[in-house]
Amino acid sequence: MYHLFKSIYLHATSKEEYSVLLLGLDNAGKTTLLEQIKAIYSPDHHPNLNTVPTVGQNVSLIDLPDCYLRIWDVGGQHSLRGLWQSYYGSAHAIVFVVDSSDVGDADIERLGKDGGSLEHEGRLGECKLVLEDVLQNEETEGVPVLVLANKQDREDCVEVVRIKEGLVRKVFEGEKGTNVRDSRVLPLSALTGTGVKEAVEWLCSRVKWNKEARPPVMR
Ligand SMILES: Nc1nc2c(ncn2[C@@H]2O[C@H](COP(=O)(O)OP(=O)(O)OP(=O)(O)O)[C@@H](O)[C@H]2O)c(=O)[nH]1
Ligand SMILES: [Mg+2]
Repeated sequence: MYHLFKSIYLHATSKEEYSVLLLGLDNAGKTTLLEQIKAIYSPDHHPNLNTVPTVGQNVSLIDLPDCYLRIWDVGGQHSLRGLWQSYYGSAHAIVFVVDSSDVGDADIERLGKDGGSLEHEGRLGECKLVLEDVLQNEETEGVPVLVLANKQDREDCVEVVRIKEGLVRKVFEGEKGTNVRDSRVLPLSALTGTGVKEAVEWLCSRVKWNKEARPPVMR
């Protein structure tokens, strides 16, 4: 009887836990985003917005009403990207953060054309290659991907629709983005916090929707 009550109690009090992996080039805003998520969902957390480049990882457990999100923030510097794949197998969702003020006009097809100097294209080419590489890895197959067009507070940023049509759609529909998957592109300012809740809400709904393919951990 004790064991029966104990298992009923544990079932009633435990929640599903999903892992979310934050990826993107260095300086995209991943750590700033994690700080804002912690500030919104853990009211006693004061966000540290004076971030330094991440070497290694930051991890936080976010307690939401109906599930936990364990969020992994890893370094985006070139030399650290080789470590990302060790997180893929346990990720229930991937967030790819793009610096919208550093992708030129965000149109892949114009990369290098119109005399487009590298200066004007920002890091668009690098962003494309890195996103393709993430999508192509077999361990990310079927995992929901949220692309966040960050730094929307900056005057020199590219609108979310340009990032969606000019970069994300072309990568997802290109030959290297073959796997059909749940994806979305949303605007964000990690610095001001605008768009953070919408991003977390999308993640929650999609990890649950995909839970037969990637079951949560009970906690
Ligand atoms: N204006 C503006 N600046 C931002 C925003 N998000 C991040 N930044 C700035 O961009 C810089 C890099 O932010 P981080 O969060 O450290 O970037 P990261 O993606 O974690 O970088 P790595 O750890 O090197 O991979 C910092 O100076 C942030 O203040 C934003 O939404 N708007
Ligand atoms: Mg960081």
